[in-house]
Amino acid sequence: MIQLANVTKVYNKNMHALNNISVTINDGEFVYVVGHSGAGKSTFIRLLYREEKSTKGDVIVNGKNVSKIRNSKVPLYRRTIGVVFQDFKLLQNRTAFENVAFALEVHGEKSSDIRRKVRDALEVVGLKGKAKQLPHQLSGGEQQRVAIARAIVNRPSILIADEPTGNLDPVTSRSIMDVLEAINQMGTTVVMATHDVHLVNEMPKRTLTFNNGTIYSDVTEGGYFVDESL
Ligand SMILES: Nc1ncnc2c1ncn2[C@@H]1O[C@H](COP(=O)(O)OP(=O)(O)OP(=O)(O)O)[C@@H](O)[C@H]1O
Repeated sequence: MIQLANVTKVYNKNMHALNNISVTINDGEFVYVVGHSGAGKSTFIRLLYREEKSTKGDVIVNGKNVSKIRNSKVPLYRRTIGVVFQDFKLLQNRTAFENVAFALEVHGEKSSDIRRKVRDALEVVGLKGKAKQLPHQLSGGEQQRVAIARAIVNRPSILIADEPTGNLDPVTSRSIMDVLEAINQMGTTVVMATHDVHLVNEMPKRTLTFNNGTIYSDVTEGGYFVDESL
């Protein structure tokens, strides 16, 4: 479960990126985070995986007060949540398999366990036959699938995605949504920041609309309505 209680994030002393927001996301939910550029979406996401710390208020993820995790313990915390970015962030000189295996190798897992876990993750994202390809030999959508496989290989309870379809065409974006939906169906909580009105309306889910550092609306049935007054 994710719980934010009266969370404020101030950058550089006076830039209030988030202003006293409170929200709970339950296990197994799929939640979109939408809003205009600068509304605070990425800041919200960065607080969840402890890229940033809140200035005020508590960010509780799976019972842990994330702001209070010591820097040395952050890598251990991040193993419990997967993160996917717009620009994939793959290692260019490593194959799809090696990109997914990398985190497990760093943690010193047994190579037979690594092989099994990586194969399983690549299968979930539909890339079983592409394990030996380098990133430049893969399409953008396939590269994002590798990044998703890397994010889920440790079987995290939460998958966080910041604009995962931002660099992809509409058809490819839709196929990435199908992968995220399948991962959510397996029980993983998915939190996805996006600008894509069409995707959100095509696949309606709970939608948090951020505006000016606050949560302007929280619609359980989903739907992204562009409010001209914002
Ligand atoms: N590292 C930072 N230092 C200073 N200000 C920042 C920093 N990161 C974000 N901000 C500011 O905080 C506000 C919220 O930014 P944030 O990136 O969370 O918005 P966003 O909704 O994700 O926008 P976008 O859709 O353009 O990515 C913006 O005004 C931004 O300029």
